[in-house]
Amino acid sequence: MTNQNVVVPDTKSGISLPMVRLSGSSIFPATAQKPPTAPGTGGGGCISLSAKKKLLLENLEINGGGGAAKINSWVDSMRASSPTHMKSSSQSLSEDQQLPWQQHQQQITLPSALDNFDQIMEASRGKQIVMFLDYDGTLSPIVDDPDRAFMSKKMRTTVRRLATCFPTAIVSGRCRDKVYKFVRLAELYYAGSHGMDIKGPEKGSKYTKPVICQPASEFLPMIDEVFKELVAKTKLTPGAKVENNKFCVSVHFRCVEEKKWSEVAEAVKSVLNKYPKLRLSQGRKVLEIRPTIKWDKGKALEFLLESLGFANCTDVFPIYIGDDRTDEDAFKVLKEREQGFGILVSKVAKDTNASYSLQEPTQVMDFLQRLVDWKKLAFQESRM
Ligand SMILES: O=P(O)(O)OC[C@H]1O[C@H](O[C@H]2O[C@H](CO)[C@@H](O)[C@H](O)[C@H]2O)[C@H](O)[C@@H](O)[C@@H]1O
Repeated sequence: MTNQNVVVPDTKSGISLPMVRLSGSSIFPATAQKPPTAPGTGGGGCISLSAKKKLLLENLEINGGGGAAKINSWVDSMRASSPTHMKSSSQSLSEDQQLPWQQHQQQITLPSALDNFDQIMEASRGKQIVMFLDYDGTLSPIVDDPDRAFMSKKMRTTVRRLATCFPTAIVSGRCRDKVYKFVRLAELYYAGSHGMDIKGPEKGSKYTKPVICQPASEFLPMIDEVFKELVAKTKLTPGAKVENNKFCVSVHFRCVEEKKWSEVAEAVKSVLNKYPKLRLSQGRKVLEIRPTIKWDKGKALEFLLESLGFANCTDVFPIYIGDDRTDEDAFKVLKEREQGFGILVSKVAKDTNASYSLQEPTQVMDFLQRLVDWKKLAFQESRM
């Protein structure tokens, strides 16, 4: 499927909600293809989405109410997107002093993808592995300045080797051109703007096909307008940074003093009120404004699998590695397809649809290198 230009409006959902873990629920270590169901949790060890939404709407009032209460709940949600902050602040408070999301958080860790490498490879036996890699926090460490989130030379070499072994795509919230400037590997697929801007490799290889998909192209002028408005609205908030990601806009608050987070929330909320066709999602110390179309990193993954000819195949094994809430859409798709698995990059436990974890980008690099070595060995053995 090439040269697609699909727009699917979603007027119902306004906002992507932060996740809260119920005390007593747990994430069970998943087998590579099909994680076991946790008793009393509606499958996969997590509470059902509708129950989650209800809980969050009660706790956070994101879609209802207004004024100061609403902004406070936004700020709570911004805190919740910062696990290190969460740990230090909630640990020093007694249970009754904690906010609801602090009380409900549970520290449960997924099995390590490195420790379980052989098990993962066993599950992929006889199938075509396809690699999907998030950028920030996965291939490059998180830094204060988004313009300086460089990946190491060693990581680039590893990703280059990986792409000679398996079809490989970068799936990022950043605009495609920018993420390409960081990665600089022409042989990969790139899905920028949270999957809303997909392009196939410029440099051909046995795994690549030309492909292009921009399902939110009609939103370009609106996003430009919103970018300018947000720059103007946040210019007096020290540390706030607005990034134009072409089909979405990121408002960073990593370098904003916490007491000024409400100013950032106010600015974003006022813009969202004006543009009902845009919605909010959240990443790591960043609020992201994007079109209300039914398209996300999960849809991008499905589109790319289809483009590669694996639409209805049972012998494909996609591996998606990411660190962010927006990567959950892709983890969920893999879980639902019962194909391959998601790997969450995180040092702290999170509510997730991933099956394994890696702690940081250096571990991601080790995992990718092991995949390359495994593939080479398998190739040598097949020739003996
Ligand atoms: O999907 P990704 O590739 O992970 O992109 C998500 C966002 O990543 C960037 O922001 C994050 O990384 C920055 C650099 O380390 C950090 O300063 C920021 O706090 C993080 O949120 C990027 O700048 C955003 O535009 C992406 O949406």
